[in-house]
Parts: sequence; C-alpha cells; structure tokens
Amino acid sequence: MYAIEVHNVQKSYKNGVQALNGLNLTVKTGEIFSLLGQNGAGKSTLISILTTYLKPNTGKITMLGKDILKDSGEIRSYIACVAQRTSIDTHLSLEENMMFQARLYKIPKNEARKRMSTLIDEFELGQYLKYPVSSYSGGIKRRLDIALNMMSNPKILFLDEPTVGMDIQSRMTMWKMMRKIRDDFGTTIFLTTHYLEEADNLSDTICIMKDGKEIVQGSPFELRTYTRQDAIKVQFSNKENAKIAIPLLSKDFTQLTCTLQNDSILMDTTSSESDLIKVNKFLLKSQISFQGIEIAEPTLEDVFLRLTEKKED
Ligand SMILES: Nc1ncnc2c1ncn2[C@@H]1O[C@H](COP(=O)(O)OP(=O)(O)OP(=O)(O)O)[C@@H](O)[C@H]1O
Repeated sequence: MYAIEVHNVQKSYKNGVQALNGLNLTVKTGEIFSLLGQNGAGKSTLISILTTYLKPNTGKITMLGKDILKDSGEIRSYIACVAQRTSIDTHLSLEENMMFQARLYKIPKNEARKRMSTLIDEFELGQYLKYPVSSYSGGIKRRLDIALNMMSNPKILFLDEPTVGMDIQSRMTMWKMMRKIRDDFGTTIFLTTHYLEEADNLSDTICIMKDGKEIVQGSPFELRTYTRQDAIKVQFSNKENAKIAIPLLSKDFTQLTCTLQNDSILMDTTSSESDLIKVNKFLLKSQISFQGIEIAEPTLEDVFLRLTEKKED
C-alpha cells in the first residue's frame, strides 16, 4: 500500500495564485521521500494540504488508503509534522515537552515513559535532558522537536526543510536521525528540501516539482539515468576564454549541445569516449588553449537544473 497518493490536485489561493496545478505523486510506505523545487513551486502548500490544514480545490488524495477529506480526523491521528518553526515549548525540559505531547495524544503515562526513554536512547538525546530547551542551539532544538513529534508514534512524519541553515556536521547528525526513524520505527518520512545533496544522500524517492506540478519522480539513481547524458567538460583558465571557444566548438560539433558553466564548456554526448578524443584533437589542432578535458557524469544538480530550466522554454 502507498503511504500517500496524490492525484491531479489543484489548489488556488483567494488572491488567484494557482499554487498546485494538477499535481500527481506517490509515496511508498516506509520510505524517505524528498520533495524538491524552487521557491514558490508549491511545496509548502502541498504539505499544508497533506497535513489537513488546507483543502485542495480539486483532485484526490489518499493516505494509507484513507481519503484525506472524508477521513481527516483519523489521518491526523497517524501523522506528525515538524514545521520550520519549532513546536516545542522552550521553557520546559525535553522530558516535560514529551510527556505533555503524550497527554495530547492520550497516551497512558506508563506507556509514554517507555516511549520517551526509547526515543531518548535511540536518538542519543540523554545529554540534553537537564536544561530547558531554550538553552540549546537551533540544530539541537530541531532534533528535539522531531523526537517530540515521534512520541505519538506517527506512521507518516512530515518535515518541512528539516536541515535549513544547519552546518554540515549538524545536517549529517540529522540525516542519521531520519534514517533511524525509517529503519527502526518504520515511519514514512516526507520532507521538503532545497539541498540537492541532502535529497541525493538520504532519499529513497525524489520528486522534483515546478509551478505546482511534478516534473519527475524516481530514485536518485533513476533521476540521474532519466536524463542520463555524460558530458565532455572542457575547462578554460577563465569564463571569457570559455565564451570565445563555445562558437568554435559548436560549429565543429553540431551534434553535441554546448553549454557554458562558469569557466567550462559542457558538451552533451552519448559516446563520451570517442567524442572526448575528437574534441581533444580539435582543440589541439585549432590551438585553442584549455586547462583540462574530462568526461563528467551528471549530478543530481545537473538533472534538477536541466529539468527545471527545460520547462521555462
Ligand atoms: N496564503 C497564501 N495566499 C496566497 N498565495 C500564497 C499563499 N501561500 C503561498 N502562496 C503562493 O503560492 C505559490 C506556492 O507557494 P508555496 O509556499 O507553496 O511554495 P514553496 O515551494 O513552498 O516555496 P518556498 O520554497 O519558497 O517555501 C507561491 O506563488 C506563493 O506566493
């Protein structure tokens, strides 16, 4: 069964902005699903709909087989959402916050205590128990907030840009926590992020959206192979030299699309090895001075840029 199925969802705001425009996506049970998109793509609107704060205008959404409009009360009992603004009471300790959360979900005290100690052990939060939450940094507060939201044992956990503004060390600790949530608790994670590296590292499935619609959905590997195209990367000493060389290369290699990327030219190719030799020969013969030449495999960033730029045509 899918954790989430979104079919042809439209949402416009009162000011006429069409935030979602026929969106489709599916999230498998027990996976980490990342939603990527530029500012204004509609990610927050979708999270608000999936967490039942907003209603779609049209379309159908089911979560764990339940209809989001008909069964919203039941759905709320098995989801949790960590928004960008922490929901944790910073004047209380982590334990006090957790026990309070348990009361909101009517979890019996004994059971709540057991669950709290499991979560504290699993996420190595013991060192943060003594002091009020206000004394901790933003990154740690974010982790505490996630632990707090795990008290209700959600089947689906929504995380809106969980690592925004964090340094790489804190981000990696957060990634470890998310993997544990998936692997040890079996919780499906639906997250939004602007960091391609994060989506690549962490996700089982990525959906890239633009202008309220999905452009592509698949595993990080599938996405790279979706636009699978190696490129010959020719590096120059500066951008000006690369700009001068672009028309020369384009003229001789009409079948390869050339694009400027900083001080390099990328030439899309399907036969990278033979084209590398041809381009290298051409550069030497034409006495075009360059710094290096190599076969570059696409990164997720290339895929993202290619897909989001293509639709702007
Ligand atoms: N409450 C609102 N009223 C009117 N328009 C809104 C409202 N919330 C969002 N929008 C508009 O809907 C579109 C989608 O916004 P949304 O916040 O869902 O995108 P996003 O992908 O989450 O962007 P970001 O990454 O910047 O948070 C944007 O054009 C935005 O200006």
